[in-house]
Amino acid sequence: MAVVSPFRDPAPARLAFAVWGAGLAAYVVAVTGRTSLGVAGLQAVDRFEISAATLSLFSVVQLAVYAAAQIPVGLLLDRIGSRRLIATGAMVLAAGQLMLAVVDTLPMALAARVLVGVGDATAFVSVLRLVPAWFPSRRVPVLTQMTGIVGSTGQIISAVPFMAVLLRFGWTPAFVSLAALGVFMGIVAAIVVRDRPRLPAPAPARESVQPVGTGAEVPPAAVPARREKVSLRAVMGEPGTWLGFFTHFVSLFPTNTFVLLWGVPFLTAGQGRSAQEASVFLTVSALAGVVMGPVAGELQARHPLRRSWLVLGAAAFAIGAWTMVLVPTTPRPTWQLVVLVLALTSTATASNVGFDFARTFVPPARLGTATGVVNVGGFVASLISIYLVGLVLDLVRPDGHYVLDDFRAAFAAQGVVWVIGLTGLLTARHATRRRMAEGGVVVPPVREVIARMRNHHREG
Ligand SMILES: N[C@@H](Cc1c[nH]cn1)C(=O)NCC(=O)O
Repeated sequence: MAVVSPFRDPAPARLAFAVWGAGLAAYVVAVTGRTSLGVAGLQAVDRFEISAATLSLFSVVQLAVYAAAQIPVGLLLDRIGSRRLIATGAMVLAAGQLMLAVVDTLPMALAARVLVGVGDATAFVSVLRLVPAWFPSRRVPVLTQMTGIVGSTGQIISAVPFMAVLLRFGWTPAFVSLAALGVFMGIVAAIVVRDRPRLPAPAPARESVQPVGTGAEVPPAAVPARREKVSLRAVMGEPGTWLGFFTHFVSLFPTNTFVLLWGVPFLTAGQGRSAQEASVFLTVSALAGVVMGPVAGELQARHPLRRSWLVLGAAAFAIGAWTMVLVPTTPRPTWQLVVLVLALTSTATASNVGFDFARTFVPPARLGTATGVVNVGGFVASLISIYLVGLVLDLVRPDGHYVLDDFRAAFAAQGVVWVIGLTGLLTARHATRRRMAEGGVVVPPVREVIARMRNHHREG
């Protein structure tokens, strides 16, 4: 039997990056589609003769469709693999954009947006599935972080070139271009993406998972060659799935609530900043992600038994930053708002740790489904949080002319989501550690680790 060194990467790196890159490009186009209506808001209000409040219905429908599609998409991913799902999803997304390009009634536009949401829902989880299949596990945390960060650049495509086409040529050509981009990326994905390397790799035992603890290089062998029907019950019965779910839940909503809907109104109407200044704050946040993502990925790879610290640390940072900004009754200085957006970037970064939990606690045959379940967490929490902030704003200022005090009350409502998320996270962490202990992996208490480090320092 051929022996494959655990320190050798059997998949040619160039091919691995080409496969990941093609999938990633499709995800970037999905994020462009997701954010395109946000930048075309004013034109949408004119075209469909709707109010700004009805416009926000598009965001809610889209988030809800995305979240609802995650589990079916995850099950499908385990059945048909990343290549077919990315290609099909890109075509569905393109069909939605084409429909949006030509319709002029609200119900048809919402139906088009449902298609965009379904297509979008396939991209991220499918690309994430390629990472452990093509790369050694030591590299997976950083590449998972990079997938999220590079995908976010789709927002820049909708804010700059898409916006330029919209302003120069109008609604239909702008959305037809997005549809064409979707078709193109679907074809590229079908040609370039492969679900797993063809090179020989030791077949993993059916129940084996990517290793936790050593950080050692292992050959990419995480996609079983034979696909079986995956039981959702088996995925849900794994405490590691819930650890991932609540990690994503508690970490993604602070960023989404701010970036997708309420951040710009808060910075302009609440903090008295101009729209240009608000977009600078959002750009600072996007750029900070480029630094935080790889650093977090490296820490995850080096200290796999301490990944929940990253999540709890980011949550503490965000809660602290919001407290600093919301307790005073006056607009905050620039440095405090910068600290706030950096804290929100740190939670978006921490949300990807949820996928790493799924990878290391759920067997490869069920990883697509588990990734879908984890992804539901962040989007359900985002829906709850976006709704709660809007609800409080409506209660305290029904006329819609919001001032700082209204935002102080509204953003404080996020506390409810934090309590639910942190309780779920700590409960799931406890259950996961118990399961690990049954398998012989004991996570030493922090006290013990500090004492050991002190002794080591003294002896050294
Ligand atoms: N965790 C995010 C991706 C992200 C954003 N910033 C850093 N990473 C996520 O789960 N995204 C899902 C999606 O479909 O975009």
